[in-house]
Amino acid sequence: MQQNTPTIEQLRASIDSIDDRIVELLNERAQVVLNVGRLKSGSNMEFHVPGRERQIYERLLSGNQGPFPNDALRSIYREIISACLSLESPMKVAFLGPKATFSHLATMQQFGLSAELVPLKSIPAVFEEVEKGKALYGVVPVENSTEGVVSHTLDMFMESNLQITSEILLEVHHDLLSRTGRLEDIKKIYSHAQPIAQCRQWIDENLAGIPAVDVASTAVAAQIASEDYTAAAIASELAASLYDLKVVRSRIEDQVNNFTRFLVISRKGCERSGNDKTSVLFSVKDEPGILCRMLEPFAKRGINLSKIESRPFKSKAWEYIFFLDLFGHISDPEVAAALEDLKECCQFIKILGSYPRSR
Ligand SMILES: O=C(O)C(=O)C[C@]1(C(=O)O)C=C[C@@H](O)C=C1
Repeated sequence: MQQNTPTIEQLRASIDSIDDRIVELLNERAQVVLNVGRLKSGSNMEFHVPGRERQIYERLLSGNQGPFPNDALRSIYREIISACLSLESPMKVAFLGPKATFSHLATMQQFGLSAELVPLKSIPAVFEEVEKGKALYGVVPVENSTEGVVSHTLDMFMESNLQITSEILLEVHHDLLSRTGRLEDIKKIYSHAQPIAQCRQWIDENLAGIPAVDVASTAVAAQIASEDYTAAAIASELAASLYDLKVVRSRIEDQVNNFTRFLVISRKGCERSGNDKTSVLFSVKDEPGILCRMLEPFAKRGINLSKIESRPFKSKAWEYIFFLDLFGHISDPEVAAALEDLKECCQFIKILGSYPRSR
C-alpha cells in the first residue's frame, strides 16, 4: 500500500510540537542554570566562566550530525548561554565604541545579546569603567593579524591591575554599504583608515577614481552614508542594520584570514580550563645575556610561547617592557616554576592573567 505524504498542515503541526518541546527544554535548562547560580553566589564564584562555555560549544559542534548547520548552532547557543547567564546575574560589559565597530561585534560574540553592552569613547575609559566596578567586564582590541599590536591597550596594562579573563578572536570582514545598495550611485567612500587600506585593491578595481575619505571609525562612516545616498561606507554587516543601510558588496577585503584579537578584562582572574594562556608583563635587568636568559625558564620546561612584544618604558628612556604570552595556566606547577625563574632576570614582573585559549 502506498504511504500518504504528509500535508503541509501536518508538517507544520509537527514543527509546532517540536518548538513546544524546545521551549520546554530551554526553561528546564534555565532552571538548572539558576541552581548553578545559587551555588556560585554561596561560594563567591564567578558567574561568567569562558572555559566552560568553550567546552559546551566544542562538545555540541563536534557531535552535531546535521542537517542543522554548526554556525547557526553556535549562534543559537551563544544566545541561550547569554540569556541563562543573565538570569544568574546581570552582566554589564564595556567596550571600545561606538556601536557597530569590530569591538562591538567581538563583545556580542563573547557575551551575546542578553548582556548590557556599553560603548565607551577610548581604551582608557574601558579600563576605568571596569576598575571602578561600573562594568563587570571590558573588551579592548589588542592586535590585528595584518596591522600588528594595539599599543594603547598594552600600555594600559602598565598602570592597571585588571586581569585578562578571556581572549576573543574575530574574523574581520568589510562590507560596502550605502542607502540605495547600488554601486553606480557611489560618488565617495568613507571609512576608518585601516579598512580603506585593507580594501584598496578592491576599490581600485571596482570603484576606480572614486575618492576614499578616512574618518574616525567605521560607525561614523556608516552614519555619513545613512545621510547621503551618494556616499558609501566600508563597515561591518552590523553597521548596515544599525544605520539602515544596504549591502552593496560583502567581504571586499583584499586579504583573507584577517583576524583581530580582543582581550576581556575584569577585576578578578579566571579559573583553569585545561587549555589556557597566561600573559605576563616585565622589564629585565640591564645585564649582558639577559635577553637569552629570560627565555631559558620556558625553553627548558618545553613551555610554548605564543607571543613576545616589546614596548618603550615610558618613564625611563631606552628601557623596555616585554609582553609575553605562554601556553598554560598560572596554577600549572611548570608555569609557576618558570615564572619564578623569570623573576631572577626582572626588575619587575606582573602577571596579567591566565585565561582559556580561543580557537
Ligand atoms: O556552568 C556554569 O558555570 C554556568 O553558570 C552555566 C552556563 C550555561 O549556561 O551553561 C552559564 C554561564 C557560564 O559562563 C557558563 C555556563
